[in-house]
Amino acid sequence: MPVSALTENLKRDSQPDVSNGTASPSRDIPVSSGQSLTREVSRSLQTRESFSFGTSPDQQRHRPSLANTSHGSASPHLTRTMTGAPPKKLQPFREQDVKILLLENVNKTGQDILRQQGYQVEALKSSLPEDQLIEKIKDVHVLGIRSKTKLNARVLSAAKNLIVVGCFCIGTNQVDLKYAADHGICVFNSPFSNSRSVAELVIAEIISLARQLGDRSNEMHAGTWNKVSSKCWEVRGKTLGIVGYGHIGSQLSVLAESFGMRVIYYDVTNLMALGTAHQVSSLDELLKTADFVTLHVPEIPETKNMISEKQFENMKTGSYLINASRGSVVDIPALIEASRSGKIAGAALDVYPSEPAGNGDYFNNELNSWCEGLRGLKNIILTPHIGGSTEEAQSAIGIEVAESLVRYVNEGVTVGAVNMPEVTLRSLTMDEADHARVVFIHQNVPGVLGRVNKVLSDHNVDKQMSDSRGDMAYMMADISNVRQGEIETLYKDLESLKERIITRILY
Ligand SMILES: NC(=O)C1=CN([C@@H]2O[C@H](COP(=O)(O)OP(=O)(O)OC[C@H]3O[C@@H](n4cnc5c(N)ncnc54)[C@H](O)[C@@H]3O)[C@@H](O)[C@H]2O)C=CC1
Ligand SMILES: O=C(O)CCC(=O)C(=O)O
Repeated sequence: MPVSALTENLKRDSQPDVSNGTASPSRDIPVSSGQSLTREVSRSLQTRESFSFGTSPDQQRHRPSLANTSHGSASPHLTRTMTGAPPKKLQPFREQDVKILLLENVNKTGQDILRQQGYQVEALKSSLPEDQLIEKIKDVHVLGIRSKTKLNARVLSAAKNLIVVGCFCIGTNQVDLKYAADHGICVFNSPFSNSRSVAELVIAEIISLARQLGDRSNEMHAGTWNKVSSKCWEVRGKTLGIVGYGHIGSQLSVLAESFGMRVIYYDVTNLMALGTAHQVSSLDELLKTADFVTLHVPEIPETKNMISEKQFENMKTGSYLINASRGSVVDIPALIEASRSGKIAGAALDVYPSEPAGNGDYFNNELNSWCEGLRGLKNIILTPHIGGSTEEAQSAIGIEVAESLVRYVNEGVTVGAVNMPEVTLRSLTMDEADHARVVFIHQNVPGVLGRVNKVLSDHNVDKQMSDSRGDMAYMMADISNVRQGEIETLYKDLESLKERIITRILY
């Protein structure tokens, strides 16, 4: 199998020949595997004790016990590896030592997968205020969150044992991804499991706004019969302007056309139009043309207050705005003004600059200074960030993210990570006794891999893969002829390298 990925620093380094453990500067390509690890392979029927050290660049981490353990998480999906031997289950700690904290009501599907591994799982229904969060995550190895939990540098720096974060959602703007990567904390998300749910919600909102359904329903709840047709419209033939034509925007495009809408979209990337939609070249062009404007961009500096006073001016009089992306994308005081002046005929908001950590009577001016102004507007649909909140989406997200976490914790595989290079190796198998998997997360500077391979040079490096992203790099190697007593020495030698961020040894 050809080498599948090599890092730039790998090329820069003078590499020892890692295939037989002897230094050979003339051979600069270590053996690597291009095999991709399937989910089935990662769920092994076999169990085996493993040894690893949680690490922190600046603090002593948990030191696992070497005692033999076994666990009962047998999977029905026994798969064979290339050699025909069953894959070996690698675990970084005794299962009962892996501490997982799940916040924000992560779906049971995800909780079950993690519990079946034998990990200690604590699941809370809501997010936590920053100080409580800092206290709570001091010793957790794995953290699961959704969109409300803010993992800034202050919070992450308190989590000395943390090796991985699972965002059980699409957006990862709530996490300081760079800080996490620089400190060896891998972050996963679920890139599209709730996209359809958001798109369907937006379709419902387009029709609801066009027919003023929210207001009529509120009036009926208050006992008022108000049968009107003035300024109520069919959506057929109207123009939908989609800002951000990614997973959600493109799903929406297909759904909207099936209602007879004309679809235009604006995206910073040149993207293939679905159906008869067409891409316009500027946001202003979209705003001037669309009857409904809907936002599906990520929260990044470029999208902050993307729709503000000037953009409302450019919108058609009597048009509608929908925001189910992130609260920071719309300047809400400008929206209130555009609604009061009649410039827009209605809006639907699912997301807000500040959102409460849990359910309750929080949508008031204490949360955001303009909440009560917003609540008093006509034809404004306000929902509590429920775009992705369907049984289907949450169940799929639970499975997808929990599986990524298990693969990372047990096997070091970063495929799907949002802040680290994607590194994988084919599984070790049960017929490979005395093997260990070394994961070395390190600063991306020249010479590191040479020093790492010197440490590994008493062993055969059966396969190795390394890749870098920004200031950090991720190296994974399977080495053989490792006696149990040697693992701690290997670990300490790797830990002593000054460029090291995190060392993990799995066996
Ligand atoms: N309300 C809710 O419950 C949910 C909200 N979301 C939010 O929706 C956002 C979009 O989700 P996806 O469609 O899955 O993301 P995506 O990454 O698939 O698509 C985003 C699109 O926006 C484009 N884009 C980026 N910057 C832009 C700019 N300045 N102007 C125009 N286009 C720009 C990108 O090129 C990309 O095509 C997420 O980032 C998340 O914040 C996602 C899921 C649920
Ligand atoms: O429902 C959630 O947890 C957040 C949904 C969301 O905004 C996302 O997936 O980015």
